[in-house]
Amino acid sequence: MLDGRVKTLHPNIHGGILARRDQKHHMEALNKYGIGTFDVVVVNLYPFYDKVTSMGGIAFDDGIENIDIGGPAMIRAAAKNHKDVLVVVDSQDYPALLEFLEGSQDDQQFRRKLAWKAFEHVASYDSAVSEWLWKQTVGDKFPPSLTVPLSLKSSLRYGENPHQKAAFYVDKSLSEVNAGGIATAIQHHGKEMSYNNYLDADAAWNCVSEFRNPTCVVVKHTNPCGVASRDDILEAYRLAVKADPVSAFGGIVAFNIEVDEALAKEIREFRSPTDGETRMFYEIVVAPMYTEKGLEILRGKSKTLRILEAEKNEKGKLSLRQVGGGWLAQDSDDLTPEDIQFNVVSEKKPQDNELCDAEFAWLCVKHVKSNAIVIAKDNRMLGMGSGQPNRLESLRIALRKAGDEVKGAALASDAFFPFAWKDAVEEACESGVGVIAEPGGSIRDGDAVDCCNKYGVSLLLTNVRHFKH
Ligand SMILES: NC(=O)c1ncn([C@@H]2O[C@H](COP(=O)(O)O)[C@@H](O)[C@H]2O)c1NC=O
Repeated sequence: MLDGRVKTLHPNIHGGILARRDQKHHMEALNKYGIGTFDVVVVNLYPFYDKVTSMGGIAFDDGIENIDIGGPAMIRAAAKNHKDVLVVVDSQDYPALLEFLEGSQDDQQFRRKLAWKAFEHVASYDSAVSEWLWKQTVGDKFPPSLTVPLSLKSSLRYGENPHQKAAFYVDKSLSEVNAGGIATAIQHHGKEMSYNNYLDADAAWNCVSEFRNPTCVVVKHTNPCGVASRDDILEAYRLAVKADPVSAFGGIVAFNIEVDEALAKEIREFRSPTDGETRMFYEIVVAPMYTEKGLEILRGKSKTLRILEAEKNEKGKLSLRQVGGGWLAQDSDDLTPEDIQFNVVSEKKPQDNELCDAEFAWLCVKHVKSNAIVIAKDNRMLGMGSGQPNRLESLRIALRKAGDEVKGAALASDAFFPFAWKDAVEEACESGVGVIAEPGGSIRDGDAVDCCNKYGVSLLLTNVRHFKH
């Protein structure tokens, strides 16, 4: 009845599923109303998920009609009464079901596992419905409660360290459909991805995806330690490795353009700039695509090299992160240089090329763990300092890595400089940087301006901080 809205929602069905066979009065009630029993319930739910994520979307009323009600009700009833009723929601379980039915032994563990899967399936289904409805109504990013459906992609050999067990789950939320990212990357070759590999590949892919020109990013322990953009991607690759060859060894190399034969050969053959002999070793290469030949050559580099093909991350996503007893949610940091004003507050105005360098350094520093300093020139990173508990230390590390090349380069800081004189700003100026880009906002911003004026350095304030913890 009701155009098919009520088909199975009937005591003849639910009585036959829910009746406890070992309870005399249950069986008497079935007899009284002429209801038979069901031993097996197999349900394919309306494909709500596929419908609402289909190309072109779906009208609200169609979405509503695609919410299965009777199916989940039967699944829940059968799962509750799994002691007497087998419940199957996944066609992959049909062979096991048939084997069980053909056997002579009952197995409560098998029944319980099916019941677990049934409730998990319905919970996942309902989370898609609720996510969809929230978007159709209130729609903001932070609903009063949130259920995130996760699906096991693979168990991992170990976690951050070998004594920690680990697994990787893919987010099945509607918002993740066609949203790109490392979780859905195709692995063409290599050893299985480790826990740390996922973190590093994610960092590398997020960073390289930000650049418009052909770019190579080298990441080690989630920090970009080499970045370069060039029309010639081979040169970009060499320069990115050269920024910090010691760190690049065993790192992740990411490109924002196709890896072809020439690039693959370069990756395979390139010798460490530190000794000119040792072939560079990488854990992962990640790119948006590969030519057949490029893939073949990279496969030949080593058996273990993981080769990932990833799709660009969608912007505007919710970022979730775990702390003890809870999850922090925030917008992903999607700002681009176009969204930022680089306001000149010094007497010296930057040249066009210095402004480009500052934008490049700013884009890099956004992806470096705080406290973060990046020194860059001519579309390449010269040095970076990351993760130090004070900005001065990060600056000193970045300066040391940049060496003599610092002269006339751009320096970007992820947050304001709390002190200028005899501190980070003055040390940066003394080193010979040409331009400094930082958010500003310190009570001593005036000191930073005076200091830059004294040394003839351009100071750009962006008003936007890019902490990365
Ligand atoms: N002993 C070490 O310092 C060390 N051992 C492994 N790594 C790095 O750790 C990452 C891989 O981690 P895993 O072994 O958990 O898959 C790679 O980036 C690898 O280069 C290390 N870190 C290098 O900087």
